[in-house]
Amino acid sequence: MDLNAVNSMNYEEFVDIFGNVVEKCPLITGAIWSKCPFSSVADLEASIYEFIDSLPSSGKEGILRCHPDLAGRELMSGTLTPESLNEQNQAGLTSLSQTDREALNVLNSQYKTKFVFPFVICAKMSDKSQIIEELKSRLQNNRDEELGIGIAEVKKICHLRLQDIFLKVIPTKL
Ligand SMILES: NC(=O)NC1=NC(=O)NC1=O
Repeated sequence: MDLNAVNSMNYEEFVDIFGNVVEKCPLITGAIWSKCPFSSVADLEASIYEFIDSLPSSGKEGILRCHPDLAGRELMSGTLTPESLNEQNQAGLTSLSQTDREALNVLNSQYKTKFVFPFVICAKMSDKSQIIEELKSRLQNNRDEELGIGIAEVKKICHLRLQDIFLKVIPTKL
């Protein structure tokens, strides 16, 4: 994927390709298409971050609420998006022991009860033991802190998903 190709996309093509760089939030992608042409991948990424940062707290909470739990019901029911499945798999969350999965579920429930949005972390930059430790310590934070941290993690996930798209080798027809 190169930038010239991106800058010549209509909004349908753009949303098709980039619609899930923020989990289940294609609205963001549809909105920032209007900023085309992008001078670089970093410029595209900055447009996404600007849009997210411009949202009121309710909008940011909404973004977090679109994220599946780690090792949660979507993983168990096979309904994770391909990107989330890849990320959760890389963090070792698809092969948890029953004990670890239950511990994570209890912590996730405690977190959601306290903050009324899910615990979000960039799973690819973590592993299952770090995630459990992070979840335990972030549970002690207040809501504003966690909203900020959660959105920062969403941006890390977005960054890695953009990298995957731009670095994806399109097999050339031999
Ligand atoms: N609740 C979450 O943090 N979910 C996720 N983090 C990722 O990196 N991928 C997810 O699905």
